[in-house]
Amino acid sequence: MKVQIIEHPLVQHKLTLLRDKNTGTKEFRELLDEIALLMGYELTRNLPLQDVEIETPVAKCFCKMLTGKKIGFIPVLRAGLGMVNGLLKLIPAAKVGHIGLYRDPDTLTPIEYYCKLPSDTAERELIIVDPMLATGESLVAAIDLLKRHGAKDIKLICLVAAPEGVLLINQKHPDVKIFTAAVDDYLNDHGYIVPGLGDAGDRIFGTK
Ligand SMILES: O=P(O)(O)OC[C@H]1O[C@H](OP(=O)(O)OP(=O)(O)O)[C@H](O)[C@@H]1O
Ligand SMILES: O=c1cc[nH]c(=O)[nH]1
Ligand SMILES: [Mg+2]
Repeated sequence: MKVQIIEHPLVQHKLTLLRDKNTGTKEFRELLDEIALLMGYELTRNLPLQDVEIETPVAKCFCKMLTGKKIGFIPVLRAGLGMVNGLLKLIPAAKVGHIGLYRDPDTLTPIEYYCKLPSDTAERELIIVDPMLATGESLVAAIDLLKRHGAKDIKLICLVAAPEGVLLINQKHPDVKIFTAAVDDYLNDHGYIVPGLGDAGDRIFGTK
């Protein structure tokens, strides 16, 4: 399985609080926002830097600055929205595209209902944002869609993944690197991750 698990203690601690069924909507949202920022720190570890000359109050010197590589965050609605603000705190100038998908509860097939992407998908590093990678069908559909729009550089950030989902992404899109805070045990008969955290969208928004 090709996947990077973000083991940072703060991430793991907050994930445990998110998993707890007694964590209510307000706290769930706040924690998800914080964890997204912390995970974004790892996600952006390899952003390219350039040397620029500046002048401090003491002397001229060459220092490091980001090259300004174009980034786009692509939350998968609804649940992906819960991680976007945390990531934007790190890269405030990133563009944000949206892909609307929901899983049919009986067939678990992803149904697309919305798509709005940056016009220059081919030139951007695109980061698909969705806390849950279960069967993997929704995120395969999201990657297929981005590639149909010309995307060449895609990463995936989620919070909890099932082994089945990681394998499917690795199989169908081996070029897409997955960052997650955990790979859980298995999927139950309803396609929920076990132990997981339940339905992320429902827990973020307090609706079913
Ligand atoms: O890997 P999969 O089996 O495809 O499942 C994962 C998808 O399920 C959830 O969305 P959901 O369909 O619940 O929509 P929502 O975010 O609107 O609740 C989740 O946010 C993923 O998008
Ligand atoms: O466990 C799961 C699986 C899919 N979507 C969720 O929100 N949770
Ligand atoms: Mg849901």
